Amino acid sequence: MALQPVQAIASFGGKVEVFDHASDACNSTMRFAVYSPPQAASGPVPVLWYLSGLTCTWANVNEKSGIQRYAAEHGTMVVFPDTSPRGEGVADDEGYDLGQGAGFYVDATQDPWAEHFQMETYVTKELPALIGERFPNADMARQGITGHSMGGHGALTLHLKYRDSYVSVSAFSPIVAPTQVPWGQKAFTAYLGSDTTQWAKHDACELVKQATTKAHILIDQGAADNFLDEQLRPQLFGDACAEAGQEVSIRMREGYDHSYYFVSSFIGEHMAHHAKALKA
Ligand SMILES: N[C@@H](CCC(=O)N[C@@H](CSC=O)C(=O)NCC(=O)O)C(=O)O
Repeated sequence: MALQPVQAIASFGGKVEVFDHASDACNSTMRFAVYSPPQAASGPVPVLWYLSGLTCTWANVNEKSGIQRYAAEHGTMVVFPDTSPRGEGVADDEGYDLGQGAGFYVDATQDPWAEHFQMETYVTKELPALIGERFPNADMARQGITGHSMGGHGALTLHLKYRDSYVSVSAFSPIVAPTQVPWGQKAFTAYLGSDTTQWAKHDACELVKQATTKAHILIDQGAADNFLDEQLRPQLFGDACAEAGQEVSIRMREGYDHSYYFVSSFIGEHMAHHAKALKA
């Protein structure tokens, strides 16, 4: 299906392009953005997926994090999917943590969500195929994945489930144990139903115990994050990695909160982490 250009914005010698398209997976129109670094004009470049958090679109990280500067420096293309399907006719909830803007990167099996909320298939299959077609210099053999909060959960779980697709992984303040915290329990009950054996397939702590990854997992977490104790609980992932023998760095950052002031402070280090792993 053809991509409809929405916007193109010059940035650090490259450009951010925003597209709409009819998604087969989500059975709706989806919007995403791609940052092409200047190097993409003359040859293949690696591709980093940035998965955003609750309430976000492609725009939050593009406008607030300064990611383009580092993507241009390292010659990394970055893809920014939306966090859910949207629009009239797409199910929603009055809470900010379920429905539109809160897809949790899973394929819903329950009504009324299953008709459109197929974010795992969208992000791991449909959108990569479109990127490979539309951007000939996107080197799809060199992909990494990162994200913030709900998007950090997406990055960790999709890497652990599709480790052949994503060579490198990192996360900012991720939800590491959605089966054990209110955000995840609410979303998984709605999208996946009450059978918690289905939930475990989308929980980074459970997945890493089933199989480790060769990638070095990098996590940054603000120590002054108001969601830290109730929703994020990074030590659960530290413990799961220790039990599994998985290499991980969980860096607690004193004084930092959950916002994009935090993400923008460390985005350069995450871009360097991915560039090192993804270099040709
Ligand atoms: N509105 C909510 C909080 C929503 C929020 O903090 N969203 C974060 C991601 S949280 C986990 O996925 C975010 O990235 N917001 C966008 C931004 O630009 O900051 C509340 O009232 O608590």
